[in-house]
Amino acid sequence: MLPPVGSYSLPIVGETLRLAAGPRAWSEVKIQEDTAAGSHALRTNILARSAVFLYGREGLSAFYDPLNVKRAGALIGKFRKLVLNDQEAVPTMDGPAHRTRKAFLLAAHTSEWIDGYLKESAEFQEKLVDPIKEAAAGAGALPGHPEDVHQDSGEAPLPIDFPGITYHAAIVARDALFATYADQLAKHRANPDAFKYSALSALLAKQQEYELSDLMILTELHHFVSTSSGLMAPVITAAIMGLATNPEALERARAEADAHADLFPSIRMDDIGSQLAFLAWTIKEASREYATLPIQLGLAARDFDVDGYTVPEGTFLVAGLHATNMDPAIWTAPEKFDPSRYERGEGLGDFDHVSFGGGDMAQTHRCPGGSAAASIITVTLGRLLLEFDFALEAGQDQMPKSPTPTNGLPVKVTARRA
Ligand code: HEM
Repeated sequence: MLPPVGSYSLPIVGETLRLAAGPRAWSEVKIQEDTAAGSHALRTNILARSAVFLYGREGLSAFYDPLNVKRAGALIGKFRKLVLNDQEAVPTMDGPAHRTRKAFLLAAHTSEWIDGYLKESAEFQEKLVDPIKEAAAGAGALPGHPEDVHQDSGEAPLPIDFPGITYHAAIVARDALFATYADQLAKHRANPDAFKYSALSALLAKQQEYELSDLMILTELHHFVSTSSGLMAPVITAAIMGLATNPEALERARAEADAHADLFPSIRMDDIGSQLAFLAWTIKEASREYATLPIQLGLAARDFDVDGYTVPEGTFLVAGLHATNMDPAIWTAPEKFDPSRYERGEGLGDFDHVSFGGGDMAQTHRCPGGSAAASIITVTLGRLLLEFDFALEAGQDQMPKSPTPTNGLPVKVTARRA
């Protein structure tokens, strides 16, 4: 339940921020520290300022109006440096520059490319089955997330690139990744046919038309790589946790995967909608309940009204994606993991299920990788269900709030066949 007055607890990568909310959904908030342990880049940055917290259908439709809200200047320094290589990239752009770059991304991610990518993912998944079987036989549970960097109490709260701290290690890793991308770029140019469906080939296919430099292409690729590892993996683990808490849904998801087992090696995006609807709803539900990107930040580009209240130009804004995903005004029993809610037609509005952002994809910052991501994750989940059984660990009565708990998923994994 989101209290109209009081505080709203926001789960962020395993910890909790408390938003002390005022009498209205839009009301001015200060974000307060809820846990003593560790420093957190986001918390540090938000703590310094007061913000207007916008959530729910009204709040988010105001936030996603590009005339109301701009992104330039609102993002935290670490995100800019690590995920965007300190370059101009689509999440930080506004106005016509944003629309052109967005059009480039949407043009690059064709359904033909997604189908090709799915096929290559299927081959990759095939190779993963045996190592997971071995891990499951040995440990009985999926390996956990590596030590959460945010809980590293030695980390400097500000983005200072100083040897020995986590942030420095991340910068070194980013640079190593860019060196790999540059190498890949040369290989793609030398032999394009060998990389027909890679993410880089999708971007390169549209490079000339949109007149983008190699650095811009590699920056967008880097964002893709970061979102793939940082956002897609937790949605899969969240789906596993959700299914482990709802045996009926688990049974239905498994039956669907079994019934269409022959599709998996060369599945196409269209097959997912027509044949794997329940698995797709499971993924949608996992990304609703365990929002991997629970908030977005912005700055009011002009004075605008929400619910009769004027948000003044320049106000720092926090959009509550997770709060909207859990808003009882939109969802029945929002705390329940229930994939069949979509079968009943729940949450179909543009600002209802906002794990990928809201509004018109071409005009707003709504995620252009949503269909690709959801398709890849749906197929991965189906493939896992064909091979493995998932059950809550004995004695586990409450699921963790984070889909990447530091001590691993409290889920027992067993192979369905040798
Ligand atoms: C489960 C996986 C993913 C989730 C939950 C996710 C979620 C999001 C969210 C919430 C936004 C921001 C919306 C906003 O700024 O208000 C976003 C933006 C974006 N995402 Fe994703 N995303 C995922 C996967 C991907 C993938 C695989 C790609 C690459 C193909 C991608 C590319 C982008 C880009 C380029 C933007 C910026 C769009 C813009 O600013 O206009 N995302 N994503």
